[in-house]
Amino acid sequence: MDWDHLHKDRILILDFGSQYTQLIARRIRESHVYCEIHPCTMDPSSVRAFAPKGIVLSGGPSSVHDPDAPMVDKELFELGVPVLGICYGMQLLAHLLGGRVEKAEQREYGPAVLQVDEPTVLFQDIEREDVRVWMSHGDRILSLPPGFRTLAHSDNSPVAAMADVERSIYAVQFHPEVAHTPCGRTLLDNFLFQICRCKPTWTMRSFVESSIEAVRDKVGRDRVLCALSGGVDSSVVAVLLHKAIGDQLQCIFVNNGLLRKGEAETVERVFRDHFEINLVTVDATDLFLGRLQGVTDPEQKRKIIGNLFIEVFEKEAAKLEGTRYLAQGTLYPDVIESVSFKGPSATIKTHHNVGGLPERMQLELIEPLRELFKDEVRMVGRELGLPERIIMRHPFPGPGLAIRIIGEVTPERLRILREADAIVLEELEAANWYDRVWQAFAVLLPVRSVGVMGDERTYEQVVALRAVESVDAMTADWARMPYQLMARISNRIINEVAGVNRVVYDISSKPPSTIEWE
Ligand SMILES: Nc1ncnc2c1ncn2[C@@H]1O[C@H](COP(=O)(O)OP(=O)(O)OP(=O)(O)O)[C@@H](O)[C@H]1O
Ligand SMILES: O=c1[nH]c(=O)c2[nH+]cn([C@@H]3O[C@H](COP(=O)(O)O)[C@@H](O)[C@H]3O)c2[nH]1
Ligand SMILES: NC(=O)CC[C@H](N)C(=O)O
Ligand SMILES: [Mg+2]
Repeated sequence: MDWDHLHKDRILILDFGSQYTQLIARRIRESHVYCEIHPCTMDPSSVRAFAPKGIVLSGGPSSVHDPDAPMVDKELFELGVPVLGICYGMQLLAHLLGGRVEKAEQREYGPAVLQVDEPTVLFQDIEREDVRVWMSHGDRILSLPPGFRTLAHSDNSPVAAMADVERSIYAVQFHPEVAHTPCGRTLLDNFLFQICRCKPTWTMRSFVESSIEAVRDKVGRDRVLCALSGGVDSSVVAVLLHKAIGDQLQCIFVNNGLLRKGEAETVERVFRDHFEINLVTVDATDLFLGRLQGVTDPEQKRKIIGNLFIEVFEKEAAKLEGTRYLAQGTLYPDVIESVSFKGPSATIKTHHNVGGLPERMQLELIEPLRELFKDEVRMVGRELGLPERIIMRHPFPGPGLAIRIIGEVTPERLRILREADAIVLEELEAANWYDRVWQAFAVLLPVRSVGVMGDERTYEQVVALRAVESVDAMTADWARMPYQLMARISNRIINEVAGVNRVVYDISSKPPSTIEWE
C-alpha cells in the first residue's frame, strides 16, 4: 500500500481493543496529524513499511497476566520511533521491558487527581498539581522497567505516568484521549509535536489535492461507476471523482420508490444540473414495491431491498461498456470495524444498501474516503463546494421509508408517511432545529386509533415522531424539542395529511432502543 500520498508525518495506533481507540485517532487528526489504527498483531516489517513518526499503544480490556493477553513484538521498542502507551498499552510495555504489573487492591474508575513529579516535555504546559484526569483500570505498575522514571502519580497509582526519555518511550495510566481529561489535548500535542516532531499538515485541502492525483493515476483512461444516493458520503465521492476524472465518471441513482418527498428531483437538480455530472436515474419503483408486497418482517424487508439494489445496479452497469471500477463511500469507521482487534459483534440490523456489489461485479473498488471520519468527509465536501444543504443532511437509510412504515409497505401508506415526513422537516427548518438534531423523521405505525374531527368519529392511523441527538449513531438520546415545535408539527400532520388522526413522540434512547424503528 502506498501511504506516502496520504501523509509523510503519520502516527501508528496499535489497537488492543479499547473502547476509546477511535477517540485517540480523532484527537490526533484534530491536531492535523495523519494517523491510522491497526490491530496490535501488525507484524514489525509492516510497522517499518508504514514508517510512523510515532506509535501509540491503546488501552484494552485484557490484563498482561491473562493467558491469552495480546502482546507486541519487542522489536517495536528498538525502531528508534517514539512510543506512547496508554493504560493497557502502558502496562504492556512495562511488562515487556522488565517492569512489574500487579492487580491493584482498588480499581480506579472515573475521575482521578494527578500530581506531576517530574515535568518532562510530555507534561509541558500542564499544571504540576491536582491535574484532573480520567482513569479506567484495575491493574497497576508495581516496579518500573530499567531506564524508566516516574513522571506522575495519583492516590491509587504510584506510577500514573512514566518514561524512558533516552529512548523516547512514554506511558500514561490515564486516558488523555477522553474529554474528561482536560489536559489530554496538550499532552497528546506534546507527544506529537515535541517528541515525535510531527508537523500539523494534515488538512482536508491537502487530502483533496492528493486524492485527486491518486485517483487520476489509478484510473488512467478507464471508466468509473458510482452508486449515488444523494447522502453525504456518496455525494462527496461523486464530486471528488468528477474533479479528478470528469466524464469518465458515471453515477447511477436508484429511485426505489422509498425515497422522501422531492428527493429524486433534488438529487438530479444538484448533480446533473449544478455539477454537470453524468447521472442516470433508474426508476425502479414498481419493482421494489412489487417485491415488498405483503412483507412485514423488518429483516426480510431489508434483505429484499438490498438484493434488489444489486440486481438493478448490475443490469444498469451491464449497459455501460468499458467500466473497470466501482466507487464506494466507505468511511474509516467501516474499515476499523473490519480490522479491529475485537471480534465481530452481533447483527442488530442488516445495513446493506449496495454492500454486496463488490463480490458480484467484476469491478475493482475505488474508496477515496476510506481513511476519513464522517466530520472529515463533511469538511471535504465543503472544500469541494458542495451545497451546505447536502453536507449537513441527516443520514437517510438505504432501505428508506420501507423501514419507517411498520407493517406492510403500500403506495397509500407511502403517501401518508411522505407527507407527514415532509411536514416534520419543514417545521424543523423553520424553527432552526434541523441542524440541532442528528436525525428527525416520521414513522407510520400499524395501529389505528379513534378520534373526533368536526363532530365526526374517525378511526385512522398514527404517526410517531422521532428526533434524536447523537455524535456517531452508536448511541443516541431523544431530542428535547420545544413543545411549541412539536405542537405545530402534530397540528399540521393531523390537519393536512388525510388518514392520520394522532401523532406521538418517541422518547426512547439508544441503547436500549435504536434510532430507526426497524
Ligand atoms: N437510492 C440509491 N441509489 C444508488 N445508490 C444508493 C442508494 N441508496 C444507497 N446507495 C448506496 O449505498 C451506499 C451506502 O448508503 P449510506 O446511506 O450508508 O451512505 P450515503 O447515502 O452516501 O450517506 P448517508 O450516510 O449520509 O446517508 C451509498 O453511499 C450509495 O453508494
Ligand atoms: O445506510 C443505511 N442503511 C441501512 O440499512 C440503515 N439502517 C439504519 N441506518 C442508519 O444508521 C443509523 C443507526 O441506526 P439504528 O440505530 O436504527 O441502527 C441511523 O442514522 C440510521 O438512519 C441505515 N443506514
Ligand atoms: N483501560 C485499560 O486499558 C485497562 C487495562 C487493564 N485491563 C486494567 O484493568 O488495568
Ligand atoms: Mg444514505
